[in-house]
Order: sequence, then structure tokens, then C-alpha cells
Amino acid sequence: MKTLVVAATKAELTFFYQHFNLPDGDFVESKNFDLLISGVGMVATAFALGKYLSPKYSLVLNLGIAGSFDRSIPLGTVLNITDDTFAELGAENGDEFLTITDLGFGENHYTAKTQRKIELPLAKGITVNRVTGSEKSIQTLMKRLNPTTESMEGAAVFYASKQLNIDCLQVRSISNYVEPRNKENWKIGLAIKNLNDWAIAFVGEMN
Ligand SMILES: O=C(O)c1cccc(C(=O)CC[C@H]2O[C@@H](n3cnc4c(=O)[nH]cnc43)[C@H](O)[C@@H]2O)c1
Repeated sequence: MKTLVVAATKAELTFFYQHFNLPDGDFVESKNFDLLISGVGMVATAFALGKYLSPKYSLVLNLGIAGSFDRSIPLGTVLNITDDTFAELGAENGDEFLTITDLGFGENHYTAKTQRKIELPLAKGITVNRVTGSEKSIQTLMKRLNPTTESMEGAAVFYASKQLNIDCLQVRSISNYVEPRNKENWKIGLAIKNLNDWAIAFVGEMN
């Protein structure tokens, strides 16, 4: 059984491609794992996984960078995201937010599933269509969901894996704090390096 490694962009797995000498494609097959570049966001991720996810995989490993709501976590920290929520999926009712669960349309919260021991700090994530970038949105999300991180794909990967009852893990490296947008503050290079170091060791040990 194989692992399917999923990332939104090729840039997030630059050193992983180099280390395993992978050809330059969006879906790459190798002996012990396959690699899928889904594109950014939940829609692209769901489409890509709809095309490639199948019972031949025993583990889906979602890798990427993420924003942190918690400023005590140093940029570049690699985290095991064990819980993830579709933060915007539901309905506004005035100032109140109704989740799709409240509306009777299913689950908005998903979890990682694996027997493997992952030596990383655990964190709770949310998945958004729109990168959070105002104090008002931050306060609203903190009050409602109290997340540590946000990404644009995590919950979609958990969702697809659950549909096929395949184990899944989400490992993300913090590239920025969630704050009013200022890309100069982002440490994307550091986050990608640390993410790739972890991923190369983890996938290398599986072989
Ligand atoms: O600008 C670059 O050099 C660059 C290189 C690699 C990747 C990127 C991205 O912007 C990746 C987008 C990806 O990152 C996740 N992400 C990162 N921070 C946040 C955030 O604060 N809120 C939500 N998502 C975030 C997200 O999963 C995107 O897919 C740029």
C-alpha cells in the first residue's frame, strides 16, 4: 500500500522533489509514494483528490505552509494538525454563525487518523477560502473556533480521506502570523525548508 503526498503548490515541496529526484509533474508516481500537487484552495484540492485518491493508498499526507493565530509559536515551526474545520461553511444569521452541522447538512469538523507516532507538536486548524487579514475577522474566528493555524486545503484533504476511509495526516510549517496582510513579514523560505526536512525524513523512514 502506498502513501499519497498532497501539497497545494510545487514550491512548498521544492527540496522534497530534489531529494527524491522526482520529475517535474503535478502527479508523480514513485515506488513507495505518489505525489499530488492539488492547486491552492478547497475546490482545487477536492477536484484533484476526486481524480487521484483511491483505496490503493493507505495514508494521505497533506503537507504545506500555514498561518498561525498564536504568536508564541516561532515562524518555521512544523506542526501536526490533528483537527480541522471548514470555517466559512454555513450561514450567517445576523451576527450569529450557523455551521452546516447546525443547518442539518453534515459535518464541518474533521480529524487526522493514523496509528503512526508523529513527533511534532499538535495543533487545531481551520480551512478558509479567504486568508484572514483583518482584526475583526481574527477576533470573530478566535471567539467561535479558537484555532491555532489556518490553511486553504487542510479540511478538504481530511474530508476526502474520510470518504474513502483512508488514514490521513496534515503537517504544516508556519510561514506567517494571521494578521492584516503584510507579505514582508512572511518567512516562506524558512517554513518550506523546515517542512521539507521533516517530510524527507518521515517519507524516507517509511521506505
Ligand atoms: O510567495 C511565495 O514564494 C510562495 C511560495 C510557496 C507558497 C506560497 C503560498 O502562498 C502558498 C499558499 C498556501 O499557503 C497556505 N497558507 C499560508 N499562510 C496562510 C494563511 O495565513 N492563511 C491561509 N492559508 C495560508 C495555504 O494553504 C495556501 O495554499 C507562496
